[in-house]
Amino acid sequence: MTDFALSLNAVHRRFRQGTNELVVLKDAEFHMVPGEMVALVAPSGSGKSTLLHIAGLLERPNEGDVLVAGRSCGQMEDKARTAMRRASIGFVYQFHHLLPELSALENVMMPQLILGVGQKAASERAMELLDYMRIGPRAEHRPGELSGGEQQRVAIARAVSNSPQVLLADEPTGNLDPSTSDHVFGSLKSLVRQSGVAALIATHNHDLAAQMDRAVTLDGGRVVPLDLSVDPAR
Ligand SMILES: Nc1ncnc2c1ncn2[C@@H]1O[C@H](COP(=O)(O)OP(=O)(O)OP(=O)(O)O)[C@@H](O)[C@H]1O
Repeated sequence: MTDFALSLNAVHRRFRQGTNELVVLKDAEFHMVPGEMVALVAPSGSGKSTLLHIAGLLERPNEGDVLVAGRSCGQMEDKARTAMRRASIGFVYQFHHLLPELSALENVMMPQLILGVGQKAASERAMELLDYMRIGPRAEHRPGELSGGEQQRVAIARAVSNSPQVLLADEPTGNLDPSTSDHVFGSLKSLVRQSGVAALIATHNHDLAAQMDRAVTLDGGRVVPLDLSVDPAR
């Protein structure tokens, strides 16, 4: 049997909107193997954030299960789910969400310190990642002193600092100009390859999506393959 980094099994997610019930995910099945990079390309309102929140153990499905590194998380109680999320999942958002009063290095150390890693080991790991993302020389700078591309590099380094099995990103380069976006995406891609994390990346950028291993979309609440070469929006 394949060891999946992430599995969504028959996931349903419904929201109550007034007297109506909105079904956002319906029998959604999705699996990723370690080291895989998958683009999530879907129209606004189709459920991308909902899918990322459920995959990231931030929200529970109404039905179905989410397995991270083979461990069933659907029925986990909140404390165990939070611990699982901190240890096994990394998040990158469109806006970096770095802590403004901390340096780049301290921001990247933070998830490790929360997990109980010692200062020295956390600092060495953070520095290694900042070097890998080619911003080592900016390690002591605060986010406000960094460019948009540099801030996203720090956010990516922070997301993988705990060596998660799953990396979830929502428009990680959506706030950057095209050239910076290409450079940051290139670094993200090599980091995914080098670390073996499974990365699910929501993007509206078809050129970036085409550089990933495969693309999926949401159709009537299901996760289905997307063939970018025949996508009419291209
Ligand atoms: N907590 C909630 N309560 C009620 N409805 C919700 C809730 N969260 C999301 N929805 C609805 O579910 C649908 C999917 O939302 P979601 O945010 O997942 O879409 P999306 O594809 O990420 O959109 P966008 O690209 O615009 O962020 C939307 O119609 C939204 O209004």
